[in-house]
Amino acid sequence: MKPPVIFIDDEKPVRDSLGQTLELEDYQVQLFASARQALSTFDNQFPGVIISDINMPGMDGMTFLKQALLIDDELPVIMLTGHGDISTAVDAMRLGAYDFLEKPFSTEHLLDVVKRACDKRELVLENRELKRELESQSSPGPRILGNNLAMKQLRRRLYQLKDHGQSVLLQGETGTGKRMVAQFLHDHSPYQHLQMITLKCQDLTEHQFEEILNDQDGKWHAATGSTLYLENIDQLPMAAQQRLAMTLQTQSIQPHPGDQVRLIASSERNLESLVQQQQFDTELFAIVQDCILTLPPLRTRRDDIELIFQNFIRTTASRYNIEAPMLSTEQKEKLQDHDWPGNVRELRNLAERLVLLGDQFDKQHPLKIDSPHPTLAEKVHQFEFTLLSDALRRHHGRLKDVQSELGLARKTLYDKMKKHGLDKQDFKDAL
Ligand SMILES: Nc1ncnc2c1ncn2[C@@H]1O[C@H](COP(=O)(O)OP(=O)(O)OP(=O)(O)O)[C@@H](O)[C@H]1O
Repeated sequence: MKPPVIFIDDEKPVRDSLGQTLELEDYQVQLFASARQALSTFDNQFPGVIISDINMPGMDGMTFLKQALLIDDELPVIMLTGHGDISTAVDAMRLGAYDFLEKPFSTEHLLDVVKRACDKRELVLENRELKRELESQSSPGPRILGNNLAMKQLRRRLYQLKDHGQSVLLQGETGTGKRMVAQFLHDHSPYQHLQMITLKCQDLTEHQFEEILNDQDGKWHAATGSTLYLENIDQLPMAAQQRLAMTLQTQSIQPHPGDQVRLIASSERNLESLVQQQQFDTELFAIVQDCILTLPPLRTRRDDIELIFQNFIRTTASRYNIEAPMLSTEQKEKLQDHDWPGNVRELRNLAERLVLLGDQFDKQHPLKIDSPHPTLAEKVHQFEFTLLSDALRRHHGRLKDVQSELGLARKTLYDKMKKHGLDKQDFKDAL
């Protein structure tokens, strides 16, 4: 299927015949009798071409051209001019029309102009995409990795949103990058020089939430003029949800464009369904539902797994000044076969372990996967493991040095190494 073509002409026979010609060539044709009607059907992402007659009742072609170019000044608009009406054609070109067709025109000429216009549009959109990608790669803060179409669309959407004060709801499973996206929006906002304030709703009782709202020196007030990230908003107790909705409606902290606070909320569960099950406050949902972004689980974008994994390997290796290990075919297959319930967080943890353990990784942890919701104890275990293996590697397995660096008694170090299945011999030749 070729790109869409919008054709505007008030005369039905002309519309039908030109529509047919283009359809026969496989274009997706949308026909309009009035320019005003057509105006509301495209935006600056429109991937096709617009053809408009000049003389029409209501909004004429020239006015339409001006309005269309306000939506996107690189839209290819082809104008149909009357026979010999060169001055109008010149005016249209001056205003920014892509080309003009003088009636009557041959089918061949029409198709040639439309094809060139489509090619140009494709190039324009491709260049914009590349520019956005480049900007996102060189911008501050963590990079949002992934070449999967859903991730590209997400980055595009974030670029559209970054300068607005509009509230955003991020929905997605654990570890899909909700917090990272919130930080990205903050780092690219007009309030990037301030700190993003986070309220972890899962940790708050109704009473604690009330205290935060009332504390003049607390987080709630510090968020004025910055971004307020409400993590796991679905886990806020119902009474606190209602209190939050009321406060947002009445206080100076308002999640609307132009106001001072940018409200970003996250939820692992679908808030709309929770509202239907009466497990989430309707008023609060109405406030945060301005813009909902869904972060896809990793298992639905398997083409990104290896790319993101290799990236984590490179960054971890350079952080610890270790040579990045090469992945075996078997390891790559295992990465693809796993379902990644902990999503990108799980992938990152695994990459870090692979870099720190080197060759031992497969023997000790044959792509053993973390639990999707690590408990505090599991996180501490992981952290301890990372510290120990890093120290062992740097000291080439010399326990005395590791002991003194980590301030551990000999027996404690032995016990901990045993618990983590670490052997000093494996670190002797470490780089
Ligand atoms: N697309 C991505 N590119 C690079 N890093 C990512 C991506 N998605 C997630 N991460 C990384 O994965 C880890 C988990 O991400 P994050 O904390 O943002 O997830 P989350 O959805 O907020 O998780 P939770 O709901 O459990 O709090 C972070 O280290 C983050 O930087």
